[in-house]
Amino acid sequence: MPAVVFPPLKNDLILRAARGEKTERAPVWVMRQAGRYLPEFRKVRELHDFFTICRTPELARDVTLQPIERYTGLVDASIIFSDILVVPQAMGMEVLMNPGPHFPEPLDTPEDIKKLPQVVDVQKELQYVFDAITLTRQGLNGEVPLIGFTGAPWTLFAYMIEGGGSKTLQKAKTWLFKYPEESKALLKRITDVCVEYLVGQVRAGAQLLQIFDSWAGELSPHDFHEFSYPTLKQISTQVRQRLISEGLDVVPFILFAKGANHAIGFLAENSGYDVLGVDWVVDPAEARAAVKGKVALQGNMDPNVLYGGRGAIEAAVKRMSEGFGKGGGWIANLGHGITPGVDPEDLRWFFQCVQKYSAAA
Ligand SMILES: Cc1c2[nH]c(c1CCC(=O)O)Cc1[nH]c(c(CCC(=O)O)c1C)Cc1[nH]c(c(CCC(=O)O)c1C)Cc1[nH]c(c(C)c1CCC(=O)O)C2
Repeated sequence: MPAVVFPPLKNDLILRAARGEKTERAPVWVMRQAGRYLPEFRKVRELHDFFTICRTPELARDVTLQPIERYTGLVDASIIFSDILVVPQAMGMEVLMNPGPHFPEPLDTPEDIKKLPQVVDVQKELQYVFDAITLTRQGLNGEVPLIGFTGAPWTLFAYMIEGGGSKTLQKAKTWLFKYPEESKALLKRITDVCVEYLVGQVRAGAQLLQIFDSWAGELSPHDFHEFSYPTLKQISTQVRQRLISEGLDVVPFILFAKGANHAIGFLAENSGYDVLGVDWVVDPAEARAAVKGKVALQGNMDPNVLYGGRGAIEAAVKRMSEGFGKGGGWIANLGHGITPGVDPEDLRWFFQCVQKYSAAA
């Protein structure tokens, strides 16, 4: 299959920062930047169900482009509109969004794994995401790079067992501690699908890849190393090998292991990711010290500061910029996704403040 030719890229700030280079200012984007805080997104959502948007490449493209159009010149990356839960769907599970994620038939015991198909044809099941990526790359016209993503195996495993959000992850942890071998086997199956899925996204046109391990911080350091880290390492190793052997671009890999701040020094040294995303519970200067310049960092303002008004936003961005410093290798972002109640003009102010305070002296 010949590679698709895309319009030339006009803004490569995030690609340079992801490689650890010094940049004229920090590139900036926010997680969930196409989402319910945008009135133009809510309008599309009135007409279409959430997963219908994900599965209709033209709609996914239009929604991905909404924040790029609204914040032209202020935002430095786009992220494909989709969800981490398309992977469990591809593995044969039903997932609804009403309004949070809901699995009518979660995995109760290891016996239930038998209900899932043995082989997953990732190319076929997730073709709609690949098509959305290709269409979005065309639609972006080179304005900013496009990020592809997947959920991390541990986070997806937890959703597949809990059947939705959970405060304690009691069911998923019961699996880990009662059925460790079966848990590792299921984690491995999810990992294999993630590898195929990420390679397919680069083939389709993704220019960076982010792995969301949203529930990494629910595991003790020991259990993170036992159950999550090996899958994250397998992903970075195998995806890189596959990109090289297929002659595809070896794009930067971003790992957002939310809450696993105990591990960032280890991850910087060993994980094979170019960028580590950090949440707001870690101090920027301490994160910098922990990773010893081995990786770039992404983050980390508390998303709730966006409710504090312009003064609070400006002060937090100034502090964050001073903390990460002017050495380069920093991608400004929130420490987690933007939430539905934020005023889009306050997000504009966040972007403007990053541009001002992160500018190299
Ligand atoms: C855990 C997780 C999910 N999805 C995702 C994660 C990892 C990041 C994180 O920890 O937040 C990732 C995700 N979900 C969505 C994106 C799109 C790209 C982006 O703009 O960042 C991305 C990268 C769209 C979405 N995913 C969802 C929405 C809102 C649903 C709607 O439109 O009704 C959007 C825009 C729904 C969703 N999807 C999920 C939840 C828990 C929810 C409900 C809570 C919420 O609304 O924030 C699962």
